[in-house]
Amino acid sequence: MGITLGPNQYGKAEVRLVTVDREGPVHHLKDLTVSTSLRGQLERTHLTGDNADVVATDTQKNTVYAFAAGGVGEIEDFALRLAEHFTGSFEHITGARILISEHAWNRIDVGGTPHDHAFSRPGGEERTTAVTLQDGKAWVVSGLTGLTVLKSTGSEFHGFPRDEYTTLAETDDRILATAVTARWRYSATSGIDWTLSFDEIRRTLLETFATKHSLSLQQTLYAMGEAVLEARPEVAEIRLAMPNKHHFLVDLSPFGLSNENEVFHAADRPYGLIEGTVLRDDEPADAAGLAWYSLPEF
Ligand SMILES: O=c1[nH]c(=O)c2[nH]c(=O)[nH]c2[nH]1
Repeated sequence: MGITLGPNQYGKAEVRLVTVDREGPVHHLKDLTVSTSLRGQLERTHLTGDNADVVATDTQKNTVYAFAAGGVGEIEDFALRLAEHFTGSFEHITGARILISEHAWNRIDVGGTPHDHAFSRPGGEERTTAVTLQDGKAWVVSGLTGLTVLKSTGSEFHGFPRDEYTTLAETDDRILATAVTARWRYSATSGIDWTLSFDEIRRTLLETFATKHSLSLQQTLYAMGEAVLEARPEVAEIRLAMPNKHHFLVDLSPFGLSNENEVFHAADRPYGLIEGTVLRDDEPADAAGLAWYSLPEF
């Protein structure tokens, strides 16, 4: 009975690539998930562990980032460039399959004008409410989840303490991205146009994220909550949970390329998780927390 190696391919799956075209004040984003698979004469590694024909998947990932340095263009062209590179550069690699999905971003509208460098991701968002009625008292806590936003400049993070475990570089220009979960407690349960209130709170959250120059996600969180309380008297309290969806600058210097805040690795996890409440100090607090008890996120 003979045993033989059948069809096979290998590569790096789901390379998360974000590029920012910052040539002018109006930034253009590309947000891609790229998977590479190479095919060819790969018997040696499978049968004996001799890797002389194996273009490391790490090299494939680096190639994706390096090729993005000059701009990605259309995903079809980018995929063709990569496929031609792998098959053209390595004798034993005779085929390549490149899969790319492009994730859409829309510009955030600020006062009816599309913002230069603040974006929101369409879809995935939910409007929520949690009504609690107990001992004759009622509370309405409404909110939203999955409001994914990104700004490609206007965000800094520095001045944090450094100890022997600190490696994070200080930055005065980074990508700031998050998926907002917001829950707000209304001060009344009647006489409120719920949809109008929701729409205005959502607009205020988006506009504040876009326009507030950020020194930390915590500062942005507070500014967003404060803006809602300033604009909407019917809201007594707002709680925000905002994951810091890290976008790490890719070091392209090993490939002789510079990276002027243009090519990023969009990390999945771990992520920072910033949570906070913004309150009115003259509003009777929901001291027992009955309105909030066992809500997701808080
Ligand atoms: O806005 C931020 N807040 C943090 O607390 C933090 N921590 C970190 O590593 N990066 C950031 N960014």
